[in-house]
Amino acid sequence: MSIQTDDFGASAAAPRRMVSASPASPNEEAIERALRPKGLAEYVGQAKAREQLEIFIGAARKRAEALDHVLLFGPPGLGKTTLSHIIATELGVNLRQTSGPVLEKPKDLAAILTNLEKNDVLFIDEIHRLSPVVEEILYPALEDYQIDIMIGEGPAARSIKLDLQPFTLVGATTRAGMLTNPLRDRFGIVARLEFYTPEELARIVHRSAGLLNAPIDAAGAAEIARRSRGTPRIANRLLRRVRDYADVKGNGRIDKPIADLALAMLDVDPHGLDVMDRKLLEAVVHRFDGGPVGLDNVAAAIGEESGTIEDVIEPYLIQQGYLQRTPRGRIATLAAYRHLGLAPPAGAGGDDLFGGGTLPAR
Ligand SMILES: Nc1ncnc2c1ncn2[C@@H]1O[C@H](COP(=O)(O)OP(=O)(O)OP(=O)(O)O)[C@@H](O)[C@H]1O
Ligand SMILES: [Mg+2]
Repeated sequence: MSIQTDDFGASAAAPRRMVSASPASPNEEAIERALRPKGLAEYVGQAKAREQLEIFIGAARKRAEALDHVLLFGPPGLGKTTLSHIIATELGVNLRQTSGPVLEKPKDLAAILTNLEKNDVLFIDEIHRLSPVVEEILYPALEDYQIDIMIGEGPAARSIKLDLQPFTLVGATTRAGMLTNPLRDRFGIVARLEFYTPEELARIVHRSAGLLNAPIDAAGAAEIARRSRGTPRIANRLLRRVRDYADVKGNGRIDKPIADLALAMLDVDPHGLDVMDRKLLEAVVHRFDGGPVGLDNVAAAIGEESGTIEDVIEPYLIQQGYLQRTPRGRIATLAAYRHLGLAPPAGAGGDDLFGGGTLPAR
């Protein structure tokens, strides 16, 4: 199996938060690669996605066919790239990796597609950022393993059909809502990745600590897990920072007291919320009377891009019940007031709102 990687500049603009879910640096990306589980059995959590994939991968292998196209979506750092590599490994095929913004022209994609071998996996990260002309090329490729390419220019130009080897597209996105319908419809397998439970994250922390040769006890791992915003990337990052702290301030061993001290120093609160999370909740509560408030107003108030708020900050706050997304805007819940140590005003976004439809609203 070989892995080819195209230029991957897109995640570089990520904000530098301790619990930011995006890789902070090329160095961190290298460490992430080292910590990445290699097979489905090692991939912790995501029971639903894993079970589906196990069955479909098994069937494709048995018939020596290409796996159906797979769409992976969910917030950053939950394991989409990891899973795409695992899919190729489990299928026993090559992985070719690229991303939406890197594919500028139809010929960029055509060059990749015509080089795929039978049943290979093509991983397109940030697939919601494909340009429309490139997406056009992809449709017949996905459907009939064919592409139409233009030869020549002007009046002499003509289009020819090229046959491709059967292949599997694995697309990843943090924003499934931004995919065009025709593209979304071409994925036979759609897996939504969920935030991890503290128990699952503790298993990931233990495994990573083992790979990093960092001694850790159960309570230390549990503490890091609890404060990782449900996200393996953050768990691994906090683990490395806590290890540094343990090496310098302690005897190298990571236990709960050391983890507590290190995480407090890093400004990660006991619920795993960081400065940006608290800033957002505080803005909704103090500047907009608890909401409802539109995304753009929140963005302006905290000086953050609305896309980052929607993809990175909000999903966890919503999942944890601090924030509600309603058709009229964002609302701070009772839990948010409690978290900020405030008494909720009468009639504030209460518990009756939980479980209500969370419609995307801008
Ligand atoms: N299920 C898992 N089990 C163990 N470790 C995991 C799991 N999922 C992710 N990780 C770890 O978290 C890190 C980040 O995962 P990954 O890069 O796959 O996230 P992603 O969803 O592709 O993020 P992005 O949206 O930023 O591209 C990986 O390096 C890996 O070590
Ligand atoms: Mg990724």
